[in-house]
Amino acid sequence: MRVLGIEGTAWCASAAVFDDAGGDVFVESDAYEPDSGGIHPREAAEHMGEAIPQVIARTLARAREEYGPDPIDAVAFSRGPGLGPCLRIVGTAARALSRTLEVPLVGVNHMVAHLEIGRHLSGFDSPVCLNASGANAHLLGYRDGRYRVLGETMDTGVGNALDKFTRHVGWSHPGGPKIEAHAEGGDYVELPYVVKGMDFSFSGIMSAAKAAYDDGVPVEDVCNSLQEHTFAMLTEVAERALSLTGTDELVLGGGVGQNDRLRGMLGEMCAARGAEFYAPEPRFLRDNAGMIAVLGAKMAAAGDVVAVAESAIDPDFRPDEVPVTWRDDGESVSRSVGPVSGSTADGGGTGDAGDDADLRGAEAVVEISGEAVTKRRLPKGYRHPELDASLRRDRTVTEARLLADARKQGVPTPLVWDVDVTEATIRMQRVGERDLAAALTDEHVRTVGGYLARLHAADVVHGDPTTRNVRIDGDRVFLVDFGLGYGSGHVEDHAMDLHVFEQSLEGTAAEPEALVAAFEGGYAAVGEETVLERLRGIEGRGRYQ
Ligand SMILES: C[C@@H](O)[C@H](NC(=O)OP(=O)(O)OC[C@H]1O[C@@H](n2cnc3c(N)ncnc32)[C@H](O)[C@@H]1O)C(=O)O
Ligand SMILES: [Fe+2]
Repeated sequence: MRVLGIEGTAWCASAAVFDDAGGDVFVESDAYEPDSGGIHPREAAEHMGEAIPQVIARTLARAREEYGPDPIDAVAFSRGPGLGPCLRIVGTAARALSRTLEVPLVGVNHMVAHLEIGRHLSGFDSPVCLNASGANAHLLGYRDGRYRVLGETMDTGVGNALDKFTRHVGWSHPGGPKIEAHAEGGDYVELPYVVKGMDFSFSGIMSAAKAAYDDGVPVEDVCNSLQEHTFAMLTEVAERALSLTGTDELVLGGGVGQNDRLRGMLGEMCAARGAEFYAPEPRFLRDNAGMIAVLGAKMAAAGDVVAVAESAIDPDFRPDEVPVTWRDDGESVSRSVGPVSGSTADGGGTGDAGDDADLRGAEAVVEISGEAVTKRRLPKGYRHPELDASLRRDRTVTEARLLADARKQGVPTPLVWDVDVTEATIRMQRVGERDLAAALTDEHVRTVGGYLARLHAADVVHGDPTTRNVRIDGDRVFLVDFGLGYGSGHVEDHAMDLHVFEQSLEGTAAEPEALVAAFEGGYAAVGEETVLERLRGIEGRGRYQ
């Protein structure tokens, strides 16, 4: 089958033909380049209106040359996400073309296309995908008929964040390549680093970068440090996703994936854990219609076509809304992970009851020996040495402090016996006989609810309250693994703790309803009603449905 794909979500007007028999794909693109500043939606749409008919005409002409007078079996187009005015032009062109050629129409999600092109070219079965593009940044993993968002940016996409800095400096769009060029030879300066579970945020780092530049820090240093921080964040969450899903394949997608430093970090992280890493060549990373044609062909082969009357564009189209018709369920990544952030970032916490053991997670190695547990945060070769040292040091100190703070609030935690800050090591008491996952009762989860409420009342967020990070000893309940914890009095952060716990109940118990009710009852008895209300709001947001 041969599919003509059309892309035009924002800056790139592009058409391509993919022949699934031979595997050939050729692409014609015409980029919008603003004279100054960022993307202006009206100008981008004007460019799209002029360029789309031309790239389609060139592509069709070439297809006729190569394959004869009737070369196309289906037309696929980017339905979203993207800029509404651009998407409408592409949608109209695609509908007209499918009518003229009398072939079916396929509506493609642009983010899923960024992912599938890497899976297609790598030949990997069921990779985790890091999408690092302009307006988005997420980690996706296939499970039970959908791409699940395992983690994502809490504010802007990674490329847009970089572009905001370059706009501030007066450089034109796209900013990413200019940052990469200037980063060379720059020195490291400290900037904010924000990772919560498998979610991350770029807003603080961007404000800090602008302020540093305004204060006279050389622009090379700011560019270098922007790369070191944002890409280390993406690499850390990618590693966590690999660890949690048990997957040993990672693919990269999106325009920022063209950056050598990001690719280098991801490659080094994967090599260190024995995972395979694949990044498509740059022309398939940045926006291009080749990826739309390739996914369009898989969808068309599965009969996943759309009637013209139902082919409306969707500027907010999320990847987890797409029913994945072209894969079978047997390819699912681990079921133990829900569409949540968090969940045992350390890869097993203090582990199951039983024999002495070593557990190696994404971040730390945990050694159990008799009554003692030693947890050591490992150096990460992909990170800048200064960033690496400060993260390991700060997290070790935070974890030891929060364990003690929690106990002061009446929440049982392991006693900390020894903290070695330079070695990023904590020696602590071994608690509990088993994980909560192995002892799920209404009473235990009610207790957890009460404990989280006590923590929140003291402005402590656990950050990763899963059934594996709660230990049980008879009637006694202990919270462990505060490595992702932090201080916050924000309702949203408190509600997120509850959400992570409930998702983990749903991932662990066959019939979680009574447990969820008991947990919320325990929380309500001690904590704030507003947090439970916010929890309902979080559940209503796209990614959790
Ligand atoms: C919705 C859709 O329109 C959007 N696509 C998009 O933003 O174009 P994409 O080609 O995936 O990514 C463009 C981004 O990629 C950045 N970029 C390009 N080359 C780069 C480089 N060498 N280093 C860092 N960033 C780079 C640009 O600065 C820009 O922010 C998306 O996928 O989010
Ligand atoms: Fe994109």
